[in-house]
Parts: sequence; structure tokens; C-alpha cells
Amino acid sequence: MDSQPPANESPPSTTPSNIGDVVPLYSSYLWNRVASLIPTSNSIILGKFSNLFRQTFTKSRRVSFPLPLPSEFPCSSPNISSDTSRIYAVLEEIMADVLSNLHDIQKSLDFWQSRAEGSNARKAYFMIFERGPVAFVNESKNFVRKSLSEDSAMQHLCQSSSSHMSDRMRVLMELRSSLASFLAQLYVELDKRGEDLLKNPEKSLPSLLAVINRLFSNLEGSFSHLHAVRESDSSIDGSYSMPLVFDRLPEINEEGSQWTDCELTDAINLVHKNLEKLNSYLSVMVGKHRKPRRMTLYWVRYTCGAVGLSVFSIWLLRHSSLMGSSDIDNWIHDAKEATMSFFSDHVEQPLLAIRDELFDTFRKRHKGVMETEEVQLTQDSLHRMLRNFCEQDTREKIPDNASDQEMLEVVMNRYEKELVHPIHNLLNGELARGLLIQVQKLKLDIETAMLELDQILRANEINFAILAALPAFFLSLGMLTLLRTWLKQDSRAQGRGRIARIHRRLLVVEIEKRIMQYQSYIEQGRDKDAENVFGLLIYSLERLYRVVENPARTSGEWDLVKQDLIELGKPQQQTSYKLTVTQRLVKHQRMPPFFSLLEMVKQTILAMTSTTDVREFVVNQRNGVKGLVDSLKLTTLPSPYIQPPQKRLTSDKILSSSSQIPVIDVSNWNDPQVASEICDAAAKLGLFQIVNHGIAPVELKALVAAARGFYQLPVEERSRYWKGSSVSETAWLTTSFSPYKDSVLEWRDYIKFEFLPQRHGFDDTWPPVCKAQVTDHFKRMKPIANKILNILINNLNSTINESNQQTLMGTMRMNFNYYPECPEPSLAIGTGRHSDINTLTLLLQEDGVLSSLYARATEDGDKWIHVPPIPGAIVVNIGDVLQIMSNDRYRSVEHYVLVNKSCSRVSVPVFCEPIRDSVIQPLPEVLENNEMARYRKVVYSDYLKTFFERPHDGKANIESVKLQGCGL
Ligand SMILES: O=C(O)CCC(=O)C(=O)O
Ligand SMILES: [Fe+2]
Repeated sequence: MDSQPPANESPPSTTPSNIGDVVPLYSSYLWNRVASLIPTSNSIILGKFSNLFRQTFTKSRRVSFPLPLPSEFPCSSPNISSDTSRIYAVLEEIMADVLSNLHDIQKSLDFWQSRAEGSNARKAYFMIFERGPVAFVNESKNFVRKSLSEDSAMQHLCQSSSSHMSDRMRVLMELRSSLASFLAQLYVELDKRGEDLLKNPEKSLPSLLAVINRLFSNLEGSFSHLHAVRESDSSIDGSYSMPLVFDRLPEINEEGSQWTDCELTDAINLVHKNLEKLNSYLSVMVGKHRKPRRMTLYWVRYTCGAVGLSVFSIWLLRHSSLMGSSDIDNWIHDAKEATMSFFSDHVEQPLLAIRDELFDTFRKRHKGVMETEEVQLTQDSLHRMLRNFCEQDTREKIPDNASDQEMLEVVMNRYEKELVHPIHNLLNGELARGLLIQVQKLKLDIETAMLELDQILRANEINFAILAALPAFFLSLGMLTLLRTWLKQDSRAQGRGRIARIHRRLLVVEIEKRIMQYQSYIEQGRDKDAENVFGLLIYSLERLYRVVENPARTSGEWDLVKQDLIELGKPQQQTSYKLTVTQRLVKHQRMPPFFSLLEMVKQTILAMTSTTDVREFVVNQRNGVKGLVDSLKLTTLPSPYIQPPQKRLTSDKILSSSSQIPVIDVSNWNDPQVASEICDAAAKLGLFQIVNHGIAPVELKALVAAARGFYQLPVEERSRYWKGSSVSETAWLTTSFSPYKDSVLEWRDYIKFEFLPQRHGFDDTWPPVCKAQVTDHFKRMKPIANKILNILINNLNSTINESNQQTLMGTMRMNFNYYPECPEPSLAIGTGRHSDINTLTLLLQEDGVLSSLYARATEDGDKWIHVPPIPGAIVVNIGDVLQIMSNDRYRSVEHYVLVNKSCSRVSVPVFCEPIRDSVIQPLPEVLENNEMARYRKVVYSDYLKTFFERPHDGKANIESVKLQGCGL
């Protein structure tokens, strides 16, 4: 077999932006040139030379995740002997290179995504300050010029920032998708052919090489597609002018029948060559779209640092002995002294003092102001004086066990008698003796008090000594923490600490998500998407495989974990089985019982004491309030949940009668009375209940049971749906309204389901425990919502038509709200004061449980009406969008949810919402009689964003779109 002439002999025409891109590009070009000069008959020498070259000049990459080949397959060795082991080596190399390229792409994608999700200010900052000095000068110039000429300079900057990012993201995503599909195809082929390669290498090796050849051509095709689409519309110059052309097997060999040894070697070399080309191509393409390097990103900081350092160095030089100054020597001397004296004052002396104090307290030591013996002497003397006095006075023997108190009473009686004739008694009586006894008693009391004072002082000496040692204590604590972090290598995913474990858990979640996506695409017949996700699954498995190896080896579980990871990569394996395996993996991540116990105790203490740690546990560690309540026996409310008094709903604000909530019987939707009651309630209170709507109570009960079922799942199972890393794209669990924005958290967890009727199989990834009930409830609620909206819109002289249907109920969402039992309900709230931002909400309250929903009675007063749960009833409330569309004919009602001490509560609202790009504004029909629009136009996605971007506060969101001068 002849070697194909090298397809791109000239150095690549693009101009790589930096030295990092140039080296691999030219090394590969040089290699191609050398390879084409060496005669093919010397292919063994060529192979060895090629390996030597690769080992010396290219980055050595190690593929950790095993290839899907039988374990007896001869692995690669430096001394390549058999054809199979050479094939193995080349396959390993392909895998390693593709995975490492995927990793580079993913890192850049993550970066762009995080920047793209940032605020406008963040985007503008990026454009000006994080793209290097040249961009800084250009962007600043542009910005100033635009600010002078027009007033939308900021908007312009944000737009160009968004297009800068999205351009890069699009290309990176396409590269990722092509590579992932290539990886998936290769993986599946190897999985299929493994046994054959072992049993019948002569036949299957050529056919495998032919397949690899074909996969490279497919890859070339998908890259050239990317070039064709992007060449015209990219803002990144020259990035699409470098076509990639892989070398091909001669046509006669493409069938992959029996080959000579020489042909086999040539084919293997060809794969090597193509791989080099792929790497060079990707290094340029990824290089053009990659995230800025650290140096570019932080160039402002580095520059300031460098300037600061230079100034400091010059200043230092001027004070150094080089310039004849002795300042530095003096400072070093002073610093040494200060450190020594700090050590002596705050570490050594306090510790010695504590030691001495402890010894002195527990042994007998220096004299205090008063000693016990002295007090005892006075007491004995008083006792004798009293006894003498009493015996003489009463002329009787006083019993031995008579107390001083009893004898003092005798003295007092005598006093009283003596005072009748004081002068006579002064000479003849006992007054003088009595007075002496009093003096002795006084002395005893003073001495006893002094003795106690002495003890207090001694105890405090230790306290003061301990206080003095506090700096030493904190210093040691800080050092211990640093040491622990270092020993546990807790910052990276392969470490052994808690943070590393969280990293690994997140990787498992990502794997689960991809497994479920794969299954869903297969069921929908979207084979291309499925292939792509499978490639990404292999990528995630490889990442987990790398990071879990060390800790699992240490705990002796490596063999099990490794086997589990291999199972997850098998293309034919059942999804349900794979999900059991991921659960097992999560369990492997746990510590042995002793450590778990320690961890639990630590969590408990943290949760009780520190605000940030409660948030960390509930929000970041995805346990939710339910997790907090389940893992701790709380007797007090943790501080992040204590609402300021003005946010609490106190009993003085609650109106006693609940008869004010209209209850409308809708058994006949066509009855004009029903329509008028609905419109009336929507205009006055904005909230009413409907009964006899036709849904059987048992169905509603089943729904509530399903919601409770979800929250009864183990926390690991629930947290797989946590917002931000949910295994489902259309269901996510979270806590509080905006847990990252709310200064005080709310006592509520909720999972949100999105109902996208146009999307097939939308509920496949929902929790199995409730997915059927959620789907049924959506379907049941839709016609009811439609009827109510029809009535409300007809009343505005309009109709539901194609143009407003998408705004009124283009999207439907449903929550399972869960309010756990709360140790101090009067200090917390379940859901804070808010109006729903959508059009219409249909809420199911769990009956038999204390209702906790309150609606604002009037727009201006701070009075609230209880919404009582009526079995089988649905609470309907108007949202902001309908208030805007009706130009204030209807009122979106503010509501509160309180929590209970002894029972948890579940509620299930269904929200009818506009689609994201609907423009919300008053309906033309309501403005017909020259009525002024009270609200400005707003795109629903922007309205949503402002709601979730700031802590929610009553009707602040609708106020923000109200036009000036239209206040009621
Ligand atoms: O739980 C409730 O009763 C109401 C919940 C609510 O207002 C909401 O989810 O928007
Ligand atoms: Fe609400």
C-alpha cells in the first residue's frame, strides 16, 4: 500500500495568535515533511522513529478510562511487537487526544457560559478590562466616543460583549459536538468489535482501521460544515480559513479485507498522521476561541502588582546597605524584636500563667486576703460567747446542737428587755456583753464576705489568663486548618476532604444527567443528539475516573468503583441499571461510619451556630430546609431564617373573618352569573376559590401524595434535581425565592416542573415517584385555566386569539411547595409577601392541614385575609401580567404563606405564563376609549429576570414597569 501524498504540505495558512499555537502546528508540519521523505518500506523504523518523536516532542497524555476492549487484549508496550498491541497504542492515543481536546473545549465553554450569565456590568467589565491592554485601549476609546455621541454606549458595549461570547460559544459547542460524536462512534465500534479483534485479528484489524479512516472522514465533513456556515458571519478573523483535510486510505483498502504487513503499518501511520493533523487543527481553532489566558484576564491586577512591586523595590533599594543606608538592618532588627515580644506576651507568658494558675488553684498556694482558718476562729469565738451568754441568761444548760442563730435570738430578746431601762442596765445589766457579741457577729459576717470575694478573684485570675492566651489559640487554630486543608488536598476533586467529595458528587450528577438525556434522545429517535451525548458521557466518565482513583484506592474500594464506571460506559447497558450504579457510586463517596459521625456532629454545630454554614448546608450542599429539619432536631430557628419584625405577619394584621374570600360554584361555566362573580372577584380582591370544577377529590389527593412522596425520597435522591445541576432540564428543586439574593431565607423548598406541550417526552426525566401525577394535573388544569381566562378576557371586550394565546398561557409551570414543620413559626415565613408575576395561578391546598395562605385585603392597607382550605377547592389568583394586560381592571393579589410548628404543609400551584419573548402591555381593546396605558411594554423574559434577580418585595416588580403619573 502506498502512502498518500501529504495533503497539506505547506505550513498552515492561518496566523496563530501566540507561541503556544505555533509550536504544535509547526512540529506537526515538520513531522509530516520528514515522514513523507522516509521510504515506506522502512516502515518499522518509521514506526519506531515516529514513536520516539511523539514521546519526545508531544505532550505525554495518559488515558485513564479503559478502552471498551476485552481484558485479555494485548496492551501497548514501548516495545511494540504485535499488530494488535500497535493498534491498541494508536487507539489509546486517539482517545487520550480527543478527551484532552474535549477537556480544553469544555473549560473554555464553562468560562464563556459563566461570563454570559453575568450581569451587564460584569459583561462590560470583561470587554474593557479582561481582554488585555490593546482591547482595553480600543474599547475605552470606543466607549468614550459612543458616550459623547449617543446615550446607549453601555448598551452597545453589552451587546458587543454578548456577541463576542456567543460567537465563541457557538464554535466551541460545534467543535465539542463533532468531537463527542467521533468519540462515541469510535467507542461503540470498539465495544462491538472487541471479541473479534482478539479472535480473528488478521481480518478485523484491517476493517477496524478502515472504520477509523471513515470516522476521520466524517469528522472532516462536520468540521468543513462548520467552516461553510461560519466563514461569512464570524467576527473572529481568519478562524475559518484553515480547512482540515485528512489523509485517506487508498480506495482498494477501504473495504478492509486482508492486508499485508506493510499495508497495516502504513494504515497505522496514517492514523497517527491524521491524529496529528487533528491536534494541530484543534489547537488553532480552540486557541482562537478559548477563554483568555490568566495573564490576559488579570492583566490589570498583574500590572498594578508589578508597578507596586517596582515602586516598592526602588524604595527598598534606597534604604538598603547597597545605597549606604542601615534602615533595612534596623527594620529587620525591630521586626525580630516585635515578633519575639508578641510571642512572649501573647503566647509564652499567657500559657505559663495558665499553667501556674492551674497548679496554684488546685494545690495550696499563696495567701489570699482572707483565709478559711481565720474565719473559723472568729466563728468559734462567737459560738462560745453566745453559749456563755445564753446559759447565764436562762440559767439552763444549752443543748450541744443549738445553732448560733437560735442563741442570737436569746441575745436579741435580752436586748429588747434591757432597752426599757437603758441607764440602769448600762451599769447593772448585760447590754455591754450583748454589744460585744454583736461586734463579733459583724466581724464574722465581714470575714465570710471577704473569703467569698477572695475566691471570686482567684477564679477570675484564670479567666484573665485564658483571655490573654486567645491570640495564641486562634493562631494555632488557623495553622491547623491550613495544615488540614493541605493534608486533605481539599481544593481539587481528587482530594480527600469535603469539598473534593462535593466536586465528585457533582461529576456523578453530570453523568446521571447525560445517561438520562441519552435515553430520552434514543426514545425520540434523535440519533445524532444521542450519539453526541454518549460521547460527552464518556468524557465525564473519564474525568470521574481520574479524580476518584486515588481516594478510592486509599479506601480500598477502587476495584468496585472502577467496575461501576466501566459499566456506565457500556453502550448496550440498560438505563435503569446505569442509574442504580450511579446511586452506588454516590454511596462509595461517603466516608466510613466514624468519619460520617464526625461530619454529622460538625454539620450540627455549624448549622446551629453560623449563618453562612446554614446557607452552605441548605443551599450550596443542596439539602434544602427539609434536609436541615431531617438531619437536626431543631429547637430554635437558625438565624438565617429569622425575619425582621416588619416582614412577619403578626396576628394584629390578620382580619378575623374569612367569609371575604369568594367561593364560586363553577358547575356550569356558561352561566352568566359565574362569569360575573369571577370578573368581580378578579377586580376586587384578585383571588377566589372555585368548587365543583369536575376534578375528583381522589385525583387531587393522589397528587398531594405524590408531592409528599417526592419530599420523602432520601436527600441524595432529591438533590439530583437541584437547580443548576438537575438531571432534568424541565424540573428543578430549590429553596426560598432567590436563595442567593434573599438576605433572610424562607422556610420553603419547591420543585418546579415546566410543561412544554410542543416538546415530545418532556417528562421523561422527572422523578418517577410523581411524574405521572404531575403530567395528569397539568392536563386537568389546562382547560380550567382556559375557561377562566376566556371569561376574564371576554369581559375586557377582547377574545383569546392566536396573538395573545401565547402570552396568556403559552407556558405552564407547576410547583410542589413543601413547608417543613418549623421550631419557631412566629419568627419565620414560608413564602414572603409577593404577587405572582404570571397571568393566572390555580393552587391546590392540602386539606386537613392548617392552611397558612393569606391574601392582602386591600391594595393600600396592611390587613390580610386567611384563605381557608376547602376540600376539593382550587384557589385562583390573578398575576401581574393580567393586571398589566387589563390596565388595572384586574388586580394581582399579594399573598403570604406562614408555617406551622407541628405539621409540614404541601401546596401545588399551577402557573399559566407567557412564553419568554412575549411582549406584555395593556390590550388594545382596553385602551380603545383613549385610555392612557398605565404600564410600559416589557418582554416577559426581562420581567422574570428582574423578579428573580433581586430579593422579592410585594409588588415592587410591577411597580417597576408602571408609567410615571399613572399611580392610583
Ligand atoms: O403555598 C401556598 O399556599 C402559596 C404558594 C405561592 O404563593 C407560590 O408558590 O407562588
Ligand atoms: Fe404565589
